[in-house]
Formats: sequence, structure tokens, C-alpha cells
Amino acid sequence: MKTLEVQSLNKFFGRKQALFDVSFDIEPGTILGLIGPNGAGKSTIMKSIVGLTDYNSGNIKIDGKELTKNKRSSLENVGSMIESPAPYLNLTGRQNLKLFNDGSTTAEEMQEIMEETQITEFADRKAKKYSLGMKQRLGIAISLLNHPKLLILDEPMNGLDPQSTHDLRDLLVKLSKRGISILISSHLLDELSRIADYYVVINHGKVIKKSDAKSFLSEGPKTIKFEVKDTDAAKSALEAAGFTATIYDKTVEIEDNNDSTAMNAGLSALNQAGIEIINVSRNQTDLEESLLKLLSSDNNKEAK
Ligand SMILES: Nc1ncnc2c1ncn2[C@@H]1O[C@H](COP(=O)(O)OP(=O)(O)OP(=O)(O)O)[C@@H](O)[C@H]1O
Repeated sequence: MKTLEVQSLNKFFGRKQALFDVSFDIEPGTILGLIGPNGAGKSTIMKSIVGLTDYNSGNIKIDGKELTKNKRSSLENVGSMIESPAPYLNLTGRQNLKLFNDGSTTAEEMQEIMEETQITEFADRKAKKYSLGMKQRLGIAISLLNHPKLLILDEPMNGLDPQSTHDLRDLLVKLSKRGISILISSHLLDELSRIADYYVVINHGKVIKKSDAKSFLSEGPKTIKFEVKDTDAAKSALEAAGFTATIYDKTVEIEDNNDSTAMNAGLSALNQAGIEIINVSRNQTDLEESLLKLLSSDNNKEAK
């Protein structure tokens, strides 16, 4: 059974439609990255799933149960941290956890959650004294209470330093291996691409792409990077050979194709022009580039 099914979700704010027939689902134990530009509708989708906002039409099922029909029992399976963590500031981390425990998390499990999210050390300090990163970790700890099958995390890496980001990434992968499904949004695409199994891309309230992580990246543009001493001369030589070449730092990039012809033609153009080549690499594009390309083609389609 799917942990989450979102079917044809439509949502209006007044007369403005924020979501258009949004549909996607999540299999148990997988991490789905919800990506898209600011204002695309990611938070609205997440808030709809956890019952923080109503939607106008569509259907949400959590672990097979329809949200509108069984709100309480559906949400028992969900842990979430949306927009910003919201602990009670006058309580300590530990008191917050006790407060959000519905009674099903044992003291031992609570201790384990505190250790996994690395909040033990400041668990007895009031949350108002916490840095953003500490609040973020407490928010994640709260979301892990009560044995969720689904975690909904909106920008959970915000405010975390690189080490904590790394630790959170490891924790999320560990949780997914335990069978927990995770819906996560993040503008830190590089971080997201290290953990996501699937992506759903939202633009202007519509799903414009659903893909597993591997094929999403392999469909993106590929490049060949020539690291050279004289980038301007290399650019001219490649352009004379018919390539579109772009300079980045000490490298000149051209678009790759699926065989070796672009690589060979590029190399021979540079050799013929007597340009010293320091290094050559073929690159798969990263998530950010793939996303930008996808959004730009979707925006062009809309403009037409
Ligand atoms: N309470 C609200 N009242 C009116 N419009 C809203 C409200 N909340 C969101 N919107 C609008 O709905 C659209 C989707 O917003 P949403 O916050 O879901 O986007 P997002 O993808 O989460 O963006 P961000 O990454 O900036 O958080 C935007 O156009 C936003 O202005």
C-alpha cells in the first residue's frame, strides 16, 4: 500500500488558484523531494496533507485512509515540520517532546529520538534560548514522536550548519531504510539530491514532472569541461568548430552528446589551435541545472 496518495488536489485562495490537479504518491520507505520555485505551491501541498489548510477538491489518502473521512486516524501516522519548527518557547526541549507525545512513545524511544536528532545536550534548556539550527533539530525530533509512517518536512535544512545538515541527511536515509516515507522540500538542491529517491516538480501550482532521481538527472543536459590555460582562446577555437562554448572560471564547457563525437571534435579543435589542456571531464548535470532547464521550458510553454 502507498504511504501517501495525493489525487487531483485543487486549492484556491479567494479567486486565485494555488494548486491545479496535483497528484503524486509515495511508496513506503522512500524519500520524495518536492521541488520548485518560491510560490510554486509546495507549502500549500504539505499543509493540505497535514490538515493545516483545506483544499477545494481532490483526495488525500495516508496509509490508505482518506484524510477528510478519518482526519484523526490518518494524521496519527504523520510527523511533520512545516515552514518553521513550532516548539513552545517557554518549555525545554524535553518538555516539548513530552507534550507532543501522544503516549505511544516510550521513555526509551524518546531518548533514542533525542540522540538521533542530537538534542540531548541542550534538552533541558528552554527552547527560547535555542539557535535556529537547534530549534530545527527539536522540530524534527517532535516530528519523529508517535511512530510516524510518513514525515513531511518543509525546508528542514534551513538554519543548519554543514555538519548538522550532513547528520540530518544521514538520519533521513536511516529512517527511510526503516520503512518511513519522507516528503521533503528544500531549496538546497545539492543536499536534496544526495537523499531523494523521487522528485515531484511543481511550477505555478501544477506538477510539471514526476521522476525517479536517477532518470531525472540523466535526462538533464550533459557537458564536457575543458580545463585550459587560456579560456578565451579555447572558447574561440571551440566556437570556430561549431560548438556553443561557455567559460566558467578556468574551464570552457560545451554540450555533450551520447557518443564520443563531441568530446573528440572538441579535443581536436583545441589541439589544432595549440591550446594547452590541463584536464577534461564529462559531467552529468546537477539537480539545480536540470530543474532550471525544466522550469524554463515550462515557463516558455506557458508564455506561448
Ligand atoms: N494564506 C494565503 N493566502 C493567499 N495566498 C496564499 C496563501 N498562502 C499561499 N498563497 C499563495 O499560494 C501560492 C503558493 O504558495 P506556497 O507558499 O505554497 O508556495 P511554496 O512553493 O511553498 O513557496 P516557498 O518556497 O516560497 O515557500 C503563492 O502564490 C502564494 O502567494
